[in-house]
Amino acid sequence: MPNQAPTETREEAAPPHGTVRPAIRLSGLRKHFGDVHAVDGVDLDIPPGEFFSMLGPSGSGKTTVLRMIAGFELPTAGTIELEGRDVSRLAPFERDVNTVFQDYALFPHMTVLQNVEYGLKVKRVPKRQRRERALEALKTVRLEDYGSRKPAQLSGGQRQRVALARALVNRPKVLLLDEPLGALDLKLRQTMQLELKQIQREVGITFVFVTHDQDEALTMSDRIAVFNNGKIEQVGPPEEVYERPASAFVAGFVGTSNLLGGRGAESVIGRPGLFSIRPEKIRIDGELSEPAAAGETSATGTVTDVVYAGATVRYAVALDAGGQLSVVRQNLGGDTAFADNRVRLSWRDEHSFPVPG
Ligand SMILES: Nc1ncnc2c1ncn2[C@@H]1O[C@H](COP(=O)(O)OP(=O)(O)OP(=O)(O)O)[C@@H](O)[C@H]1O
Repeated sequence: MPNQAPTETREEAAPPHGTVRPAIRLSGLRKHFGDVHAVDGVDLDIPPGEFFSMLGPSGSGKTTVLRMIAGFELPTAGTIELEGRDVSRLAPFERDVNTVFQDYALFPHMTVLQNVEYGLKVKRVPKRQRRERALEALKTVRLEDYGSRKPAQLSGGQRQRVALARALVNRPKVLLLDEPLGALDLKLRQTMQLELKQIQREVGITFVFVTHDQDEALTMSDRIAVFNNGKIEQVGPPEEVYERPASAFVAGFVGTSNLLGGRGAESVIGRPGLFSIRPEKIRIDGELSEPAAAGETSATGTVTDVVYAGATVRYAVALDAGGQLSVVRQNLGGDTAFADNRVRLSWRDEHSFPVPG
């Protein structure tokens, strides 16, 4: 078998958004398992070099989409294109993608270096070349001094980085990551989030990252697709998805949001409908403080619960007009209580915006 020429991925990085052939194009993608419509009509373009996250609750279909891109599942309908080539029916090894799973699946009897080299060995890349590439991949994940260790002698985060090196060594066009940080504790997870993002920038490979953790998606991604019931509810950069959720589901799933409807909305906002307001956008003062200034909305109410969380304090407030709002205030010191629990809440008009139910 001829040696595979190394695929250069950096050359094609970053032509302006929208003018390039997408790295991945999903069109009318569906996957049904009997009666379960796991993926129910997904259309998506992911440009090259993007860090793209698929975010959603358990069972929303994101892993199934990833597995179809990888070739582990065949679509019931629709197509998958990688750089303009229809790969929908191709076997996994015929696609220029690699997958990193949550369970790292390293070979325990091999050293770190051998683990990273393994894929190249299978492809019959000559020894010197594969050693060079494996060392380079280990350097990328900052493990160049760990090549002679066995997986059991590494921490969880280090094992995860070996798994990443093992995928990067193949220089795929697209790297698929299925909850790769899921097994790590919170601190390590947060460190790895930043590292992974930095590595992605360095190598310029398109990353498609599956997670159910909204903080993780917000921290790492260039764009996020929010999944619900096999469909995408919204696609956009983190700021857009957070600041302008397209539906009540997105507002509730990405961050915490208040939804104000019914009598409360009509009376406070002056319009019927369902409105989303982020808890950190609301100011809380004593009831007798100045009413809202121009361009602000304001409502009075009674504090029903106070949760002290160290850096922040969270208040639950029952509005006099009906409805309940959660408010998060930075803990700047001082008293967290209000006289008779009576308060005035204020926020800028644009921070309460209508969402479809
Ligand atoms: N092989 C299968 N056979 C039958 N049903 C399946 C199969 N794989 C997935 N499903 C179902 O398809 C739906 C979507 O599953 P999927 O794993 O894609 O969701 P997910 O969003 O990735 O969830 P999680 O975060 O829990 O992994 C679920 O209802 C699941 O039970």
